[in-house]
Amino acid sequence: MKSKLKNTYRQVLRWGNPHYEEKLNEQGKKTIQELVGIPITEVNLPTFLPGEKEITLEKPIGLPPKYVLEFTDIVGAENIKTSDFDRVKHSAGKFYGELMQLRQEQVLTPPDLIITPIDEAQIETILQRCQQWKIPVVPQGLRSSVTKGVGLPDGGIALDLTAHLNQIISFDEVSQTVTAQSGITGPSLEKFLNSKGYTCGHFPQSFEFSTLGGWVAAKGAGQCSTGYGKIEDMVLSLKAYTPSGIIQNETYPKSAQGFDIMPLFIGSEGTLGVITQVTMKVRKLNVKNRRNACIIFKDFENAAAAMRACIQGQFGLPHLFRISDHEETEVAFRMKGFEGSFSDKALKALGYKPNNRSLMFISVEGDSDYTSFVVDKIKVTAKKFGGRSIGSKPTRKWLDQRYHSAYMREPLMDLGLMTDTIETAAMWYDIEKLWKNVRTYIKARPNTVCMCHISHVYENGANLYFTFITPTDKSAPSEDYKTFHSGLVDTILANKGSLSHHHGIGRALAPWMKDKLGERSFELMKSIKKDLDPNGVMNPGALFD
Ligand SMILES: Cc1cc2nc3c(=O)[nH]c(=O)nc-3n(C[C@H](O)[C@H](O)[C@H](O)COP(=O)(O)OP(=O)(O)OC[C@H]3O[C@@H](n4cnc5c(N)ncnc54)[C@H](O)[C@@H]3O)c2cc1C
Repeated sequence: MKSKLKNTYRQVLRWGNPHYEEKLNEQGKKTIQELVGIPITEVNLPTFLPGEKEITLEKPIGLPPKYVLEFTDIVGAENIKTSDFDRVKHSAGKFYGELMQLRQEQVLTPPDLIITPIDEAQIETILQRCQQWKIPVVPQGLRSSVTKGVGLPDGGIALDLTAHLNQIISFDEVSQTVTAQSGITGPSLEKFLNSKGYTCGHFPQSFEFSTLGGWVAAKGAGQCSTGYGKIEDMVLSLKAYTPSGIIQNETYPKSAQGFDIMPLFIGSEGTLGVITQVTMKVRKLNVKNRRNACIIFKDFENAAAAMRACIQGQFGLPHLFRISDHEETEVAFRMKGFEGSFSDKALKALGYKPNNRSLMFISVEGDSDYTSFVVDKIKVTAKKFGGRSIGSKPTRKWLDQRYHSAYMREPLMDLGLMTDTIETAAMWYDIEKLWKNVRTYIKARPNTVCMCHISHVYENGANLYFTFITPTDKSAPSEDYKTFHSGLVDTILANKGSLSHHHGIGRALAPWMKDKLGERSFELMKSIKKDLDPNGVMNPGALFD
């Protein structure tokens, strides 16, 4: 659905590349219709409006004019935005509840000002003023947060770090590190590193539209995290401005200088200060050595057991290592029109039955001897669990389209379908039960698709990532989501899952933090915040309810 108007809610809510759109083709519509079990016409609008209206805000800027003038003096008028469109654009991330609100063309709490500081000195002054005048301030990357991490419930300042603070600062090829400003986007960082023969190794699905600062602040994980590590495994040092002063650590591979302060900022979600620079490890880019494989299993339980055997096998790590459960495999097969093909018939004949079979995707990077060795070992291990290699093409295709499925949310929401994801970490011991019980909870909704994959894998456990598509209660879509989401989080916690593995907490999961972490730990976290941000102006409401 293309908007003819400029500056619409649709432009704010839509994901990613403004020139790229995923549409549900006939095959896709047929599949969704079969999967949700009711004709698409029945779940159709007007559940969600498309958000095609031009944005006009009822709510005027709440900050007193003298403050606006002060901020203008600090950064210059060219670095302050106040248009209705910009205020709505910076009011939300990509949390499902925010998308629904944007579709309803309601933005109740926009920021007052959007400031794009040009350097660290300006950030320092802005934070001092915010502290002094008790004005909420939210550091923002590209606002891809899916946990309501970037909104401003009480107005205030959206501090956009992407406009100017987006440069490479230094590259140390001897030590294999890069230092960059936090507002740099994934593609800019990776382009620079590729030109030197290196890669950052961090590829979240939002890679093209998220920033280094956002990755660190939300404690993210990329699609190749099994080999390259999660963001906290990559960061060696950082610099952050807090209302109480600057925190910066020196760069060492490891050190023993008392307990570390730097990790406090990884996962701080803008609540402690503004991360301005990050030094991270980089790895050699060895595209030609990359080896891909795809293996099919008779069921998800065997795929998970094989995955665990591989990761605990001590023979090396794949970079991409991912298994899809039976429903995710089925949806992928149907969407791609694989069902009924010659290969499909052959697989069925071999006992890899629809609605049971489960796919594993593998990609290994590094020295060519290493990549061949690891892939071969995975294949041998998988065989013990009934896994059958089906070539490298499905994985190559998966890698080619690795950022595309994010665009499917809009056409599905256009059909009135609640479409969201939730993810958690668990120990291997608990994973199967967690998967089954969360599925049971989700599938208790009639006509619901529930897909799951494991894609961040460790010796001791893994991340479970659920995607669900379900018709929503048209009479009360917000309430319906809220109740369902809350029960979903409770189910995960009751089955020994973490609150999050890589999306972070934001405001969406903050209400569970105290119980989950325990009162003493939670109070300690709050006292650290109180020290760095005495007046509680940094991203209020995120992390701490
Ligand atoms: C389609 C889609 C796919 C996604 N896939 C993944 C995935 O595969 N892996 C993953 O980890 N996440 C994923 N995410 C979530 C999101 O992209 C990540 O959390 C990402 O790291 C956020 O980066 P950002 O630049 O957009 O940050 P924002 O969304 O702008 O901010 C996120 C949080 O970090 C804070 N913050 C941002 N920059 C700074 C800074 N410089 N200093 C201090 N605080 C700061 C903000 O205040 C906020 O609390 C996905 C999101 C979407 C919409």
